[in-house]
Amino acid sequence: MPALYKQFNHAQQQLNNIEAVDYFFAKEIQQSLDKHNNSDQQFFHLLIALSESLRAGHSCLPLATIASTRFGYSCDKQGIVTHNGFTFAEQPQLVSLCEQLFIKPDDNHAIVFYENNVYLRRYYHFEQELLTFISAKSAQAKDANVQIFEALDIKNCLAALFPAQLSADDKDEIDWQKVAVANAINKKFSIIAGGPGTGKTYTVTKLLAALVMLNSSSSSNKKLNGDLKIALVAPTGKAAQRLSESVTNALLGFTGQISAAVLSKIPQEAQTLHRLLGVIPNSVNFRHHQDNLLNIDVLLIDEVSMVDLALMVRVFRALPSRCQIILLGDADQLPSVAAGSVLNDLAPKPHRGYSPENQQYLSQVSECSNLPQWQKPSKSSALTLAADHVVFLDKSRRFDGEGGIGKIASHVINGHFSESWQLLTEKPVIDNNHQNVTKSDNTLCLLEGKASSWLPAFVSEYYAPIFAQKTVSAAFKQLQKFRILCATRVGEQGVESLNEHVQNILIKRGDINAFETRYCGQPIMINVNNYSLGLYNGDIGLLWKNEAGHLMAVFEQANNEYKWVNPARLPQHETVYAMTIHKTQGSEFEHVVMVLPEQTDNKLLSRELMYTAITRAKQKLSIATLANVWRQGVMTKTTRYSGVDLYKK
Ligand SMILES: Nc1ncnc2c1ncn2[C@@H]1O[C@H](COP(=O)(O)OP(=O)(O)OP(=O)(O)O)[C@@H](O)[C@H]1O
Repeated sequence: MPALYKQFNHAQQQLNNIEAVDYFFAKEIQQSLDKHNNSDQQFFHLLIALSESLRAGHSCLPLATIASTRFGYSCDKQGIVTHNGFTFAEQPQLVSLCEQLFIKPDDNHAIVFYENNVYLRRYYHFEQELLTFISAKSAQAKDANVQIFEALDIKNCLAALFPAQLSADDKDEIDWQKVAVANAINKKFSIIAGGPGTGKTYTVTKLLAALVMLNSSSSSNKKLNGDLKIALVAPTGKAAQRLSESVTNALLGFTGQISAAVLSKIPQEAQTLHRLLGVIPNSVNFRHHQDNLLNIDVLLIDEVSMVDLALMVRVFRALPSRCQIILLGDADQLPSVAAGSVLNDLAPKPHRGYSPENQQYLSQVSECSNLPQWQKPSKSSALTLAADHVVFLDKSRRFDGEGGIGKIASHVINGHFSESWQLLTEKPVIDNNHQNVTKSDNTLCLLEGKASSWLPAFVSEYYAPIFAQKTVSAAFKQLQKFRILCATRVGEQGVESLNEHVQNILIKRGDINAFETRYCGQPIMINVNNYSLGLYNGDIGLLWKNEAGHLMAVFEQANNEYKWVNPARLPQHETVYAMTIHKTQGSEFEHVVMVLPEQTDNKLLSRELMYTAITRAKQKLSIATLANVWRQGVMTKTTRYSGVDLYKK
């Protein structure tokens, strides 16, 4: 141990913002590797940096990101140094130190050094399992014995599901939804990625219809015995509920176009990943794993950006080899809360094109020509062929191309500060009659000034009517119309302060009583998983009176059913007029108010955070922010380090 850091407070004096957990992690690991005589200061600081990066959601620490950097250095506003920090050696020195001290992948130590990345062993293994799985699936796609259906059957099926475009304008455009179905249909593993409203659910419902049709078509010699067992899942209860609704809507839309017999075989009810795998109370393990496989033929996982590395590997372990896996998601959204960035890793942008074999297959069955071809076919390997498994959808069907929400989302995620700020601050224009003041786009609005100047109007329009509803279903409908989304929990612009503010306005209006901590119509959010009650972190409910007049906590379930729970039994929860953007993934509201902090040095602020909040809004988006904070957010890109680099291998 360096004399400097005999105790945590010594480290605090030297390193800005060091957390106790990082210091003790480094100390523990260093002691466990003591036989290597690791009193090296570079080594100790590397362990602190590794712990910090795991907490930030990276699955590893690439040496390139810390070599020659000054770690934990800071100075105050006058430029006086407050923390000297620690300077890491140059990369070649760090590499040779790690090679000497750190442990090869097949040793049994807590830390692994592999391909210039430092890992905690469990994440190294998760990554390797993920890569092995993808390699095996990519190899399967090339194996004629594993290929699922005959090309001619697929072509006929696609022709039935995607009737020819009549419009001359569209003739030369690639129908990526059709390509996505064509691509996924003959593979055991595929990804359909795209922003909100690009038709992922619409497309995947056609894909499921195609699978059902092909599986029951008499000419297919690769069909399964009996009906396909299809499972629809999402990472959270809310996302599962939305997936169920979207699939149900898509099926309704296909009535008349696709036979009722086929549509009836597509399930409409989605479940959470945890429920699919079978939670064991008080255990990190699931009932389904490599020795107790799931009995399913097709697994569709929606909102994959929210799934962390460990959970994704656990899902893959529990799948029988016959199972076809389809992942849906938007890689531009915030990555998972726990470590990993699976969707971003497996579907990196831009797409590098398809292998010649896949391109030929896709052109043949989808009749779409000019599909992009893999640029370096000579270097192709099982992993580089992973690009064959990915299709990006980028045409939004929900926001028309000219709409403000779609435009600002695109500017923000692409780091365009001026364009996005201009859209947001666009001044109203006087129309031709010089009478009406209009804005060319009224879906976007900048909220200026303190919350006290704009919040009361929103509370009157959206939250107060909850208390006037006659039924719990009407109250849920009202609640779903609007939400305040904050970047932070604390501070004036945080969730806690805004929730209090809304309640004070409701008290002032006479909608609720100042002395009641629980009241009918109160929206609540669960903050922990409670498996016995079937309530999960992020689930949103309402307090409402049952027929006997008792106040209960009510949660929406599938098929318009409700779960009624005695409030005394509720796990940890909070009032939810305002919620963090992180917790809102997988949900949508007609009108969203996004509230950003007033300080630019907030570590949470990033374009992915803002994009996630923006894309929760279906019809209207109001934003409370300052220009310098907006600029800081748009210019900050979230990067998750991982060792999965499909195009490098
Ligand atoms: N090719 C199409 N033709 C007509 N309507 C379409 C088409 N594709 C999608 N839509 C419609 O666009 C809307 C959005 O589609 P969908 O819900 O599938 O998008 P999504 O990408 O799953 O959205 P989200 O990410 O928000 O879940 C739906 O109303 C859907 O019916």
